[in-house]
This record gives sequence, C-alpha cells and structure tokens, in this order.
Amino acid sequence: MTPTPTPAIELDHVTCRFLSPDGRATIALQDFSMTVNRGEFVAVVGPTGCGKSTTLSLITGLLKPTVGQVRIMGQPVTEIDPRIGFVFQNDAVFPWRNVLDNAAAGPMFRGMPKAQAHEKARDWLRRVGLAGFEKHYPHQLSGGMRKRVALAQTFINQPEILLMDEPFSALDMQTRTLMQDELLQLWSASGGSVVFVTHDLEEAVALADKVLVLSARPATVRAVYEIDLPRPRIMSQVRYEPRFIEYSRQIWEELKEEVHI
Ligand SMILES: Nc1ncnc2c1ncn2[C@@H]1O[C@H](COP(=O)(O)OP(=O)(O)OP(=O)(O)O)[C@@H](O)[C@H]1O
Repeated sequence: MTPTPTPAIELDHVTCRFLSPDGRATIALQDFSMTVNRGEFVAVVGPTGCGKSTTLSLITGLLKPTVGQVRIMGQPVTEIDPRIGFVFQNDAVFPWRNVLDNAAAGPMFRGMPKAQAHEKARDWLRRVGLAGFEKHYPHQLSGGMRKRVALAQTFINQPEILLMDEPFSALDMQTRTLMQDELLQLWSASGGSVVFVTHDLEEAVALADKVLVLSARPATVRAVYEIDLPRPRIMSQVRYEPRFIEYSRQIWEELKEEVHI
C-alpha cells in the first residue's frame, strides 16, 4: 500500500499577534488550524480584516506564528519556499519589461539561459491566450491581459502551491469569468494545491474543492464546506446548478453572522 502523502499545507493551532509601535496588540488569528491536501483547491472567505491575508503570509514564511506551527509538505516553514507561487490583486508584472520578458522572469532569475527561458515563456503565453503579444508592454494591455501575463509568469515556475489573494477582484464580471476558467484549466493540468482568498463567496464555491469560512477577528475556522460539484467546471454554467445555489446560500448564512459582528 502506498503511504498517504503529507498534506501540502498545515496550519496547526496557530495564533498570530501583531504589536504596534505604541505597544498595542492585535490578534489576527487565534488557535487557527487548516489543512490543504496535495492537488486541492481551497478557497478562504471571511469578513473584512479578519486575517485572510495573514494566513497567506504565514504560509509563505513572511510571517512567523506567535504560537503553533505552519508546515509545507510536512516540514516546518523556515524561509520563503521556492515551491510556492503567488498571484495577488495588484499585478506583479514589471512595467519596464515586455510580455515575453515578464513571463520568462522566473526561469531567468534561476539561471536558465535566455533563449531557453524565452522558448518556455512563449509556450506559457500561448497557453494563456497571449500568443502574438510577446513584444507588448504591460501598459499596452487590458487588465485581463495583464492578469494572463501574471498567470503565465507564475505557472511557468510550476509551483506546487499557489497562493492567490483576491486575484480577480479588480476585473469586470466577464473578464473575471474568463480568468476563472483559465485558472481552473491551468490548475487542473498542474496538479498543484491552491489557497484562494476572496470576498466573493460565489467565486469561492464555483472554484474550490473546499471552502473555509473564517470568523471575525481574531480569525478561527468557523466552518469547512466540501464542494461536491463535478469537474471540469465551466464558470458560466456552474452558477446555475441547484447545488451551487444551495452551497452559496448555506455559506452566506454562516458568513452573514460573522460579517455583522
Ligand atoms: N504587519 C501588521 N502589523 C499590525 N497589524 C497587522 C499587520 N498585518 C495585518 N494586521 C492586522 O491584522 C488584521 C488582519 O489583517 P489581514 O490583512 O490578514 O485581513 P484580511 O482578512 O486579509 O483583510 P481584507 O478582508 O480587508 O483583505 C487586521 O486588523 C490588520 O490591521
């Protein structure tokens, strides 16, 4: 029998406290535990300011827990882990580099020869629908296209873990739907694990295998919903499934109480 692999991410009874310069303490997370399995897509929803981004910073190793432990692939986090990729709300593209050089940034940074990195980048740009835009600069692209560059720039590194903090919240509804489909395709081909923070609980239900509902600050995991909707999912269709509507209703009932706290 093959042994079950350790989870991709574990937060084990984590408390995270910030101290302001005048000595006041803010407890962002308290006795917070979560598990993300290999290849799993987990969405995190919760009231504003509860500690969602803090959770991601702990996983990256940018923040250390005050109490408890964070583990990646079974090992305690000690430094920023190269197996982790990020996509945030603000595009992390370099404005002074063209699309090809943006997409090739990771491999080149790690020492891959330029011609080989460019070849790889061309392939990823094609996968995200940007073939023909290699020589464009970010300011010449729409918001959705810049997001595609950010996805190519991240997936080219083949991260085993992908952390996303409201990556599509600045996009209009149609572009957002396209990007969600794009993400699901890239993720399903990658085999990686995703933690996706969002304010939009319908986005969470449509994308994820598991939705974590956090409490108001200090955040704890209030509920975990397993989203048993078939894959592959098409964003414009999944929203009309009766079970999707039922999950969204249940999660909103749970979240509503925390939002009002
Ligand atoms: N470096 C820091 N120093 C002090 N307080 C911090 C720091 N980072 C976060 N906080 C506080 O911790 C709490 C949680 O912040 P966090 O950004 O994780 O919340 P969030 O749920 O991601 O917020 P939002 O929904 O607005 O994106 C907030 O009260 C915030 O002000």
